[in-house]
Amino acid sequence: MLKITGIKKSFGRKSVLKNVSMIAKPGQLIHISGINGSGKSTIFKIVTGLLEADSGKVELDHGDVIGALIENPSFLEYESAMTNLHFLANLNHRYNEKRVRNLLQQFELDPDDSQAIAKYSVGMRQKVGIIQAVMEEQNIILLDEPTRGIDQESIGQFLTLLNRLKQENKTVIIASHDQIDEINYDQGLTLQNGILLNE
Ligand SMILES: Nc1ncnc2c1ncn2[C@@H]1O[C@H](COP(=O)(O)OP(=O)(O)OP(=O)(O)O)[C@@H](O)[C@H]1O
Repeated sequence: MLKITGIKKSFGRKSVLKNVSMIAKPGQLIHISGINGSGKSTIFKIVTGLLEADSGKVELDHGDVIGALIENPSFLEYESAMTNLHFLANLNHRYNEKRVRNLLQQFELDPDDSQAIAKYSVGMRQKVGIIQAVMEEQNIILLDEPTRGIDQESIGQFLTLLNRLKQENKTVIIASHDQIDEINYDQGLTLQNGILLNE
């Protein structure tokens, strides 16, 4: 379980997060909406430890593993998708080739495509970014604008993945400024003036 309590974060004199609290339980699919610049990515960066909050607490259960797609995912540009995913999962000694191949195929990407990732389209890169956030059986998954650049057909593939993650009792938090109509969220939150409100 992820529990965020009273997070505050300012950049210089600009107070972005004023008092952010939320609880995300296993199996929950949560949406955080908010206009550009409201601080959605900042919340994810604090949860993953990329940024430090000025005050407040982020608590996880023992054994929780976070997966995240934040902003534009970066890759080893001259390597293939499969090599990139192998490299990333190996950092945690969690590489499972079968799972990675299945995920690529699920998004209609060819695991045996030796093409450098630099040649991938925005949508194809985004899919590889989603895959790296879930391929190590992470149980708390943070996805920042996951459908950016993804076509309608691939959104269907993404929805299938979300359903599977729910069945596996994983927690998924999606931040986006627009609503994806097909997604059935358990909880909708809006980030407004530095505070998370129930929608
Ligand atoms: N490292 C930083 N230094 C200074 N200001 C920052 C930094 N990171 C974020 N900000 C500012 O904090 C505010 C919130 O940014 P953030 O990226 O969290 O918003 P967002 O809700 O994710 O926006 P978007 O929907 O455009 O992705 C913005 O005004 C941004 O300029």
